[in-house]
Amino acid sequence: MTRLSVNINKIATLRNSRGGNNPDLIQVAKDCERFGAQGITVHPRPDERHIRYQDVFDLKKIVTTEFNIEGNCQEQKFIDLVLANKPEQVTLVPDALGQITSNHGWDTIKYQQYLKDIIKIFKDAGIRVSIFVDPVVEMVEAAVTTGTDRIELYTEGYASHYHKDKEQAIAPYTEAAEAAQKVGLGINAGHDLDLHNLKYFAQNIPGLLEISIGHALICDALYYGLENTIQMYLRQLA
Ligand SMILES: CC(=O)[C@@H](O)[C@H](O)COP(=O)(O)O
Ligand SMILES: NCC(=O)COP(=O)(O)O
Repeated sequence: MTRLSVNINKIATLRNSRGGNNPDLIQVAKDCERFGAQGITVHPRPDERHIRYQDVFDLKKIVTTEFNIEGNCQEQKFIDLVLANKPEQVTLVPDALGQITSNHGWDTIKYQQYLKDIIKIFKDAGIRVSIFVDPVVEMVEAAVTTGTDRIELYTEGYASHYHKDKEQAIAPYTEAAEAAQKVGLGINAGHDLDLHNLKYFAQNIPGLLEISIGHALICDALYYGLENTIQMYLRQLA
């Protein structure tokens, strides 16, 4: 069954907005796992707009499922943070500094040698590596020689077209997943998945190991409550 990793970036956004510790990020992470989350994902960005570097150290002490740290490995501070905390997984995302959110995957052909070198650092430390890629067969195929364990399919393109034409929206993702399976890459996915589009996505992606969801899930929790929301997302994957 596909694992649900809850991204708690937006809990940190709310916490930081008033400068205190409410909501308590650590308690929310513990509760997410108690409510059924099969992983906790965070994306510390250089401006620490939500997840702070110290949060990662604090979360490492309490996460009992799978800890997934996402971020831009072109920042030495990010590399040092990951090596110091040794999460189950690191997901490498090619964000530029000023981006409002992640909006593209790696060019695994252009950055082939760079990715090979950086991935080796994390794998030598015993950390599973996933790299963020667009649903493009050539990018998936070139990912395998970087040494990565998995790819994470960037699903904004699927989510933004789902309501218009779901068959058309899913097609490149199914093709990319089949290509990944052929070359022995594990498949994760994430970005803008929600209660409307998740089930169809999971049904059409062979070998999907993990999805990480944050923004929509936290927004849904404002209406349905966090425990109920996590259960609703898990039911989409059953
Ligand atoms: C890599 C990805 O698509 C998301 O996990 C990203 O981490 C979301 O970041 P924000 O929560 O800062 O939008
Ligand atoms: N890797 C995707 C993730 O962790 C959460 O993305 P989103 O659900 O906040 O868009």
